[in-house]
Amino acid sequence: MNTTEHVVETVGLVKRRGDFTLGPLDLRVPRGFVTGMVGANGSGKTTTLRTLLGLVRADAGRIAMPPIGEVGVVFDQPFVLPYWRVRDAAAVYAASRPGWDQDWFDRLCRRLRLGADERVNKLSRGQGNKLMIALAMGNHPDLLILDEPTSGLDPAARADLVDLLREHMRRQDASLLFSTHITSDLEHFADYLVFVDGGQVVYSGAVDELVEEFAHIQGALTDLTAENTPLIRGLRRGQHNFDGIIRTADTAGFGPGVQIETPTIERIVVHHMRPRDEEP
Ligand SMILES: Nc1ncnc2c1ncn2[C@@H]1O[C@H](COP(=O)(O)OP(=O)(O)OP(=O)(O)O)[C@@H](O)[C@H]1O
Repeated sequence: MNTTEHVVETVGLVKRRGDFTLGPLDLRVPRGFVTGMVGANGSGKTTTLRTLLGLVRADAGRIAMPPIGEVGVVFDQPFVLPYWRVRDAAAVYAASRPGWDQDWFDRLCRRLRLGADERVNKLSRGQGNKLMIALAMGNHPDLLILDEPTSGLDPAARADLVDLLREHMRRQDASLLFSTHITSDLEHFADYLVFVDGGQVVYSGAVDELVEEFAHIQGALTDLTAENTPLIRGLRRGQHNFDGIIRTADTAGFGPGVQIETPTIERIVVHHMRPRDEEP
């Protein structure tokens, strides 16, 4: 059993891609937990994951990760050939991944209703995603890294996938790092969240703490003052009302007329990413 607290740790990680610069990133992914990475399109999620895995070379910084054989990876392009059957894909993975557990993989396939003889190019997108994740899980890797595993899946397929990932997490010390645009995937599933914006980590911490740290605020425009308006992130003004996100610690800056509630992760992320409304 590995006793280090973090399964992935970077110090001063930098990757430049054209005009875009990722980092410097000091990223820590807790061992034994589910960490979700969110951020707007182009914020640097895929670049982070690819750089961690050495698929693109970092320009600066240090990365501590499990050995590559202990990392299961799924990106949006499948690493299988279209004419393979499910069993051929499994044979190729089995040959290249130490610790391959064929019984476990067969069990996963049964749960996912994937037949060993099915051709990979005949699978639907959802089934294809599930196959890739089952393959990535087939040797019980210490760490699974998944880039947008649920994108393009219907709610039932997403729920199946989340079940599958929970199964993986039952193993002691198993860790999961995944990126997503579907913030509802984070609620009740992710333990930690990394929020990336413009190539920087703007928040990293426990989901529960994030929800406690911020509050959703709604009120009448007349509740806004020159002092309290700058405290609101992602302020949206309607004709009479406003809403946005504030730090819980800033609640006292608002009068009794406003409504303050525990936010969903979705709300925090959406408001955080939304540019401030112009003054009317
Ligand atoms: N091969 C490349 N060459 C040059 N620039 C690139 C390359 N790949 C990505 N970029 C740039 O790096 C930035 C970050 O892209 P990245 O794919 O990491 O974002 P992302 O957060 O994963 O976005 P999305 O949510 O849309 O998948 C973007 O501005 C993109 O244009």
